[in-house]
Amino acid sequence: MPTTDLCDKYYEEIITGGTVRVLAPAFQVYGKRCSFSGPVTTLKVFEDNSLVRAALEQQGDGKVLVVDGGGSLRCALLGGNLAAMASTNGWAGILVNGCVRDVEEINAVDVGVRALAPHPLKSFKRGQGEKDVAVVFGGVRILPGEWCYSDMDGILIANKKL
Ligand SMILES: O=C([O-])CC(=O)C(=O)O
Repeated sequence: MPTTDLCDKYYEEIITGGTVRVLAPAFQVYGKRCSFSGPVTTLKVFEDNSLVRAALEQQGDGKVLVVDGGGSLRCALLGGNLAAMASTNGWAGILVNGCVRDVEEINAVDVGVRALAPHPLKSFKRGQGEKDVAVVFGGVRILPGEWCYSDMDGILIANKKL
């Protein structure tokens, strides 16, 4: 169901600030899959994408990888190789509170990607960050196991499958 229809259906939940939340419209659309949804796995990193690679190397099983990169606009946390790996391993999408690179390559891959902006510089590879933690960005708190719904109109987070 489109995010607009979900917003109409769950209007009360959204305006009371509860179980269904709408992210601020700050995310660009990348990847061939314009609409995607799935249960969330979270990462909290800062200018280091080691954990992003480690996660996308695993089977995605239709999940959405939510990467809180602290909103850094100083390097990219995902590029064409990792996007291709995500698609091969069955991830539905990747939501990045940070930047991506190789946009033309990402746009040719059958996966959904949302991120703040393109950036040509790669990130550090120091192995730092946290996995499966609550993250807060786009005005919304996101917990592992919640559901993400994303299309050309926006991004929703819900505490259950809608
Ligand atoms: O490892 C990186 O920095 C990301 C990258 O360039 C890619 O996925 O192609």
